[in-house]
Amino acid sequence: MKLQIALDRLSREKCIEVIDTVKEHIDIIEIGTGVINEYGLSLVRDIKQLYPDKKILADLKICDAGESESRNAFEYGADIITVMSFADPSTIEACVKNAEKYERETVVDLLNNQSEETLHQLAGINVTSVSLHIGKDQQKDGAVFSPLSRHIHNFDFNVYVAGGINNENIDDYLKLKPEVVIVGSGITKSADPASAGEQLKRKISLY
Ligand SMILES: O=C(CO)[C@H](O)[C@H](O)COP(=O)(O)O
Repeated sequence: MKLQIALDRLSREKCIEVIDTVKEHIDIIEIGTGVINEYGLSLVRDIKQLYPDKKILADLKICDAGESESRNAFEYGADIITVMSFADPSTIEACVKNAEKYERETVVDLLNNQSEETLHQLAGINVTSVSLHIGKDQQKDGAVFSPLSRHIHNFDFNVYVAGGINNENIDDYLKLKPEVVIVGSGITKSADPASAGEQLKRKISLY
């Protein structure tokens, strides 16, 4: 099981400061959607160069033009990209094919998706990884778990979990036995990010 830090709503300098603080505890660095919107994919390239031993996930949340969007991200050095499950299957398939071609990974983000049928469709187009993601806006309404959590282990996906995870609630998510636990604010907004990262990693490594 791996720990992924999500860098959202941070300046370029703050992203690097946070990574330096927690790098010994994390496996994957996620460059958040808003951060990429602000700084572009060149930040993905720069962070990969600074931390070559870490996997870099570019959280592009692709929903169209899958071939060019995913190719571009992989060319900039992303190890992992995200595509939305509501996208046309051809968009998702193009991202999956590029991941195979570049020997990287495409994660399908299941944000706001409650359809078990989608999981069957994703399995049918060779999707390897999915993310049970509760978005920021859904968290405000008290949402905690994706309704798809209960079906996910009927499939052979690498499972990522994300959305409001922190040291207080991580045990509930660990019961899902995900491959990757994504934590953003639970580290970046913590009074002591290094200690938060260390505690999260310790809990994860017990699984
Ligand atoms: O993809 C995201 C928002 O769209 C976040 O990266 C993800 O939800 C993790 O952040 P947090 O732990 O702060 O919820």
